[in-house]
Amino acid sequence: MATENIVMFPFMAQGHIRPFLALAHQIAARYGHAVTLINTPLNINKLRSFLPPNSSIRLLEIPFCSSDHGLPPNSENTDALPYPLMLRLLQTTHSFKPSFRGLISDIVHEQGRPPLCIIADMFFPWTAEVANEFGVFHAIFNAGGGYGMAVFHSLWSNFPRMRLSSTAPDYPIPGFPKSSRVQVNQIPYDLRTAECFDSWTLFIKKVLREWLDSDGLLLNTVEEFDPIGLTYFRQQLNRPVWPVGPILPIESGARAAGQGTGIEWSLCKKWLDSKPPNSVLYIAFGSQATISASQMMQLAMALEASGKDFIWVIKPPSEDDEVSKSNVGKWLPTGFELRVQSLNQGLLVPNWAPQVQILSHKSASAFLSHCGWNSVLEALSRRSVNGMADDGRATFQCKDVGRRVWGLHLGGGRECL
Ligand SMILES: O=c1ccn([C@@H]2O[C@H](COP(=O)(O)OP(=O)(O)O[C@H]3O[C@H](CO)[C@@H](O)[C@H](O)[C@H]3O)[C@@H](O)[C@H]2O)c(=O)[nH]1
Repeated sequence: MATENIVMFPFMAQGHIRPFLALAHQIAARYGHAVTLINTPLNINKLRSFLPPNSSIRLLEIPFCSSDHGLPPNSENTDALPYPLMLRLLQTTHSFKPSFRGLISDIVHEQGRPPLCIIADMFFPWTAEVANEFGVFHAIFNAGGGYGMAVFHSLWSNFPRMRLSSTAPDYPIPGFPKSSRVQVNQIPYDLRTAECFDSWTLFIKKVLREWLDSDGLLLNTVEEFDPIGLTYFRQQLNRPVWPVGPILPIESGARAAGQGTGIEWSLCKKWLDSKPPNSVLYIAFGSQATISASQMMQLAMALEASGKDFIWVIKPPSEDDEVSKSNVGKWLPTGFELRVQSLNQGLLVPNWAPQVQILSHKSASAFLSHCGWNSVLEALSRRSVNGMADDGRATFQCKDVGRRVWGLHLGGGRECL
């Protein structure tokens, strides 16, 4: 039987492309299907330089020129954009529809039949219309976990019916079991500050409504781990919901999406090797989120006062839009970098660290994270590989970085939302 083709289309962000690529590898390796991964030219170029020449994953460019949409030149990935421009990037993706239709049509002509399935990003439910035109099964792959995504879906879908008062400390979560409540300070900043007709609200509500056009939902989670979120989606969407996780980054995952690393792994490893087992705190807030300059200052002071060893991935603070710079000294207490270096207490890594390798090292002890789901899964899987998951110490702190607070508080072994 001829090989079936599966088309995948992630949003242009590391936190989306990386799990899509990992899922593509699993599909190709387990089921022998051919996978075509679509993205914009710069992202495809980066992926091409990473994938081996004999890779079973075919890369296909969808035309895109960021400056045509009022974005800075060459801004094809959220890692090249200040956060306030993310919505504009998201909005421009709707203009992909004719080109996407053209690409699917080319595939049909080339192969003499339609692809078996189109797996699209949570932000691209409009691809379902194209899939429908070609009679192709369509699924959304959300790289998040069930519970967190269900909270996100419920709160945005029920807003503004669910008005937030400034006095109530918490609210029931619509569609969840009665005992599930969300505290006001756990509600994402974008939602807490949203007006009924602001652009974010309109965009997110439209996207979530369009999820109903898809034939199914894939989540990067496992049934036993995530029953509440999975049940929520099965009830709300009334279509198949598959927990396909854990989808973990493929080897050399730190560079899987072509992200340049701020430090060579060999240097990082040498530094970690010099530390006792279970002693180093790793701090990173994923591929998009940043904290404010004042939070950076306070974190730096606390780290210094604690005397604990740490690796900190430093990105420009949220109010600084100079994303290309990695001027770490600018947002930290005077002399901080020099002091922690001379005491060998800390390793400051600009922009991007080899996270999976760091989490796998025996000296890594704790992870201060924004609880992006990839980070949660990577930490969980690496800790259990090392046999250190039961040591009783906090692996995560759920940290409100002003943007996303859904996630799990794994230190206490219970969910924080
Ligand atoms: O210095 C760094 C920083 C990140 N990473 C990797 O980048 C990914 C980051 O993913 P994640 O931890 O999930 O954070 P985000 O990049 O913020 O991911 C987005 O996508 C996730 C999955 O949909 C959501 O859970 C998050 O909330 C959303 O912000 C992980 O694979 C990390 O290993 C590195 O390798 N080095």
